[in-house]
Amino acid sequence: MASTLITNISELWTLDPALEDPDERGATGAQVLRDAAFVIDGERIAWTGPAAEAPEADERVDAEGRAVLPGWVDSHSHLIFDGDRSAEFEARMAGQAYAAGGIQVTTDATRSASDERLAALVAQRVQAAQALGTTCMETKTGYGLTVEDEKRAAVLAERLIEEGVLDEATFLGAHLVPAEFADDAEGYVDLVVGPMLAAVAPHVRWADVFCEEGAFTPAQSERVLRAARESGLGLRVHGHQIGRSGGVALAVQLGAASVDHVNFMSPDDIEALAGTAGIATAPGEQDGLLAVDRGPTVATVLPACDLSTRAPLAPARALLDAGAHVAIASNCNPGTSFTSAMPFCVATAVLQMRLSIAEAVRAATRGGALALRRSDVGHLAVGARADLQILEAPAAIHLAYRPGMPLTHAVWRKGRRVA
Ligand SMILES: N=CN[C@@H](CCC(=O)O)C(=O)O
Ligand SMILES: [Zn+2]
Repeated sequence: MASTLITNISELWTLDPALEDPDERGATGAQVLRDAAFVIDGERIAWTGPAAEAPEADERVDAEGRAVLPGWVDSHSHLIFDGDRSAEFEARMAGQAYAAGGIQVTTDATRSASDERLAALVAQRVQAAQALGTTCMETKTGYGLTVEDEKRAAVLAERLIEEGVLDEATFLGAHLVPAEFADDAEGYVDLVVGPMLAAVAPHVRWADVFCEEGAFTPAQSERVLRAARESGLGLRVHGHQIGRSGGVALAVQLGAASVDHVNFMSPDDIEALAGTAGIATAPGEQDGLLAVDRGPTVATVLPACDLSTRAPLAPARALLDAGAHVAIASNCNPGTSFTSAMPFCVATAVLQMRLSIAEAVRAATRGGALALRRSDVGHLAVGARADLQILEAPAAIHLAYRPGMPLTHAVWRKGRRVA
């Protein structure tokens, strides 16, 4: 693969981990270079520095004074589904509250879809996300809810990771107690921790649970998470979306990489997450992938979901002020957040959650990488995966200053231009 020099950059957000202030949850000045350039060699960043000192390369791209950021790391999505829930959304806008039960509607439609159709739908959804600057994406099973259907979704996600479309896969068999187990939630948990986990675990790196009223109790969630950990999977939790479900305490107690939603939070919940911030990550078996079972529990906020469900916005400002690690993700799914637009999430985090642009960009890049326990993405230091976006703007603040405008000029993933 040829090397490429990208030059004439007004702001280059390297977010270099080596230049990070451990007490800082936004980018520091040293992590944003002015009048900069960088070189991509193969799949990696090979050089960054002042444009005046740029080395030669096989090809040259003139950014014409635009800003360059790492590609977004979207650490929470549910892309493997079929069916439509727009009527449910419309009813919600007319005053109906969100409830977990809608998951069954998508589950019925997803079970009936062919393998080819599901694969095509997921590929289209990833492409739509990439067009808006997302270059690393996690997705979950959870609309199958039988051994066979959950395995089918996991195998599909694994294949798309091997083909270089997706990056991370999560088992979410504990998304909802499906209709056929309506009177036997414990029986369904037995299935999840037994044959379902055994069938799915070889194909995924993570397990998640929807710990919430109408889904799984803290005790059931704990069973699922402990069994998943026994199988070698890293842990994630959906928690405190509808109420103070206990998911935060569980995630912290079990060392989950992330607890997501976090809308209904007490000061103790916030402190508990902040208390994990100093836990060091550890190298994993593969370059760029850290050990799944070591590190802080990241609070992942989902601004688009909060708007789409008219939930109180997650307290991202208070979490950062307390010292917790925060990630921003899309939660793209048909029920609560049918968008993968990370620029929209970043703009909302600035405009509504009161983050600075540096905090929001960091949360949507390095924050997502930490939530996925990865060191290769979410920054543009030398050696990082060449995942980046050129904005149609001279500065990142335009993402919030001009919300909803088409500000993605070009996107590279693994050193290859994808948009
Ligand atoms: N909360 C649980 N799961 C999804 C929504 C699933 C659905 O309603 O289909 C979420 O993250 O919001
Ligand atoms: Zn979700």
